[in-house]
Amino acid sequence: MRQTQFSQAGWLKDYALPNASWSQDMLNLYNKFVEKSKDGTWKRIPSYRHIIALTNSIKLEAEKPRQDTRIFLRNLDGEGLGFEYVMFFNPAEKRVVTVYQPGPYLEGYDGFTHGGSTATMIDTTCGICSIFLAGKSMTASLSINFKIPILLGSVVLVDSRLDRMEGRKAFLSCQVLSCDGQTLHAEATALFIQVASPSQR
Ligand SMILES: CCCCCCCCCCCCCCCC(=O)SCCNC(=O)CCNC(=O)[C@H](O)C(C)(C)COP(=O)(O)OP(=O)(O)OC[C@H]1O[C@@H](n2cnc3c(N)ncnc32)[C@H](O)[C@@H]1OP(=O)(O)O
Repeated sequence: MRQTQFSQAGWLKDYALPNASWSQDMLNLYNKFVEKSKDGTWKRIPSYRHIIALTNSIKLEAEKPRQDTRIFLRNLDGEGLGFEYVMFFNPAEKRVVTVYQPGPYLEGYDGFTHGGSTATMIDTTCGICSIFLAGKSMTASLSINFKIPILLGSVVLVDSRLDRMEGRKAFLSCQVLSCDGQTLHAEATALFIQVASPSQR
């Protein structure tokens, strides 16, 4: 498949960039981490509809995604309806943070974000942290304490860090904080296990 077709199929659209649905809080927090990235300590992680291992050139055949699947967090058409997010990676601090604005299609109780969508964002933020620092790994356990509900449309920072490795076991912790850092919405611990490849389970 030629790169242009690959691109035309929408597979190369980077969704981790500002769009019209982002609130001012979302833009402010995004710009804060873009600023922090200027000296290289943080790096924005691009986000596509499929898992595309981008090297210097795009490995079309090996990484050609199946057209009938999408990564869960990029499964909705329409900006701002579901998971609006962007991740930043800090290798030195062994941290991945996600700036996250839950959309109206993630509702639990009236006007509040469904806890399962918060769990998804915690799982994926810790997952990316584990993948980037410990290689291919899968969630073995995830424990979450939900402290304060998250209003739909509000902006939170999902802040994960790799605390320690024990053999193949990666132990991570994660906090979900309001964009001003004053409110702790949830906190979690996760265990990820290195795997050869999820498909070879
Ligand atoms: C540039 C690059 C871009 C890349 C761009 C990628 C984008 C990608 C987007 C997606 C980002 C991913 C984020 C989603 C991550 C998921 O959601 S993964 C899906 C959910 N998880 C699963 O389906 C996993 C299902 N479970 C399993 O497959 C297997 O149980 C596991 C986890 C692989 C472990 O099995 P195993 O390999 O046989 O290992 P096992 O011997 O059982 O256990 C190893 C050790 O861990 C311990 N252990 C295992 N399970 C547990 C447990 N639950 N509790 C405590 N200890 C445990 C064992 O006791 C053992 O300890 P030791 O005896 O060594 O001390």
